[in-house]
Amino acid sequence: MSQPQAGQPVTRNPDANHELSIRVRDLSLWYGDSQALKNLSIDLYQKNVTALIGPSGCGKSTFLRCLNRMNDLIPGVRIEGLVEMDGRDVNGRKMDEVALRRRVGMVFQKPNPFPKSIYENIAYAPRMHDLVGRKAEQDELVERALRDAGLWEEVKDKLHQPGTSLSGGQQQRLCIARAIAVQPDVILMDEPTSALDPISTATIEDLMDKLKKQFTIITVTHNMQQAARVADYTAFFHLGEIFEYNDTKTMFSNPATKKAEDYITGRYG
Ligand SMILES: Nc1ncnc2c1ncn2[C@@H]1O[C@H](COP(=O)(O)OP(=O)(O)OP(=O)(O)O)[C@@H](O)[C@H]1O
Repeated sequence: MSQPQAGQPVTRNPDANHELSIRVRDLSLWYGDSQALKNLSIDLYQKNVTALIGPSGCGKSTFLRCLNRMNDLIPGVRIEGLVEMDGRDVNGRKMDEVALRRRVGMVFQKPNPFPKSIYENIAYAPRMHDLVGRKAEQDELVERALRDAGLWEEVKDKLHQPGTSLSGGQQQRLCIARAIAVQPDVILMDEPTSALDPISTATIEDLMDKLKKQFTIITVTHNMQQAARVADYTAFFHLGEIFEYNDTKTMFSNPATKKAEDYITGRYG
């Protein structure tokens, strides 16, 4: 590929040997008259971590919410384009919202456990989706989700205490356990560690590395070291466009655009 001019976007998909998870084509989104996403096209790969990076207000969270149709809840939003999972257009409302949100879980910036016990935080959604029946099955699932989220040893003796009684980092792992309990294909994470201390952040980063063996993870982060540590692929957003997309190693060692380079090295102004 020839080197682009300064400022020119490079939006091709990176060469990848991975199965496709989500295919996005010509996705645009308007909040009223203001266009927040401009013709985005991207392939997101299964069982990898993809980081979405870029300056504040460039559309990362808006894009993330397009992947589980959370933008539908916002009044005045108009969306065009294709968001396809397993050959089905998610954005075209061909997939039931409840079914979609089971397959695409979300973890937010601020841990948000339900005002319920630790146990119920995990067991509630699988029960609603009829994934578990008997109490023994629920117990097993709660333990498995908490183990997978690296929280079991810390909470096994207090499962009936409120989720909100845990520390911030533990609450975030509880939210991850809740997300994985319904066995989604994809987990969306919107700045999952930005409210956490460095030790809790490192724990969640290790967890992401383990969880990608089972799930596709797409995470928004402002932390470039984190993107470099945890992500297999990185997409650089700029003014509502995906400006550059590549495997993380290449993106960080040899970015194709000056804008991505400036952003990654902290010179973006
Ligand atoms: N609910 C909303 N209503 C109207 N405009 C919105 C809404 N949410 C986001 N926007 C606008 O859409 C644009 C993209 O915002 P978005 O939050 O997706 O960016 P971001 O890259 O995630 O930013 P940050 O890194 O600061 O979280 C911004 O101009 C923002 O003001």
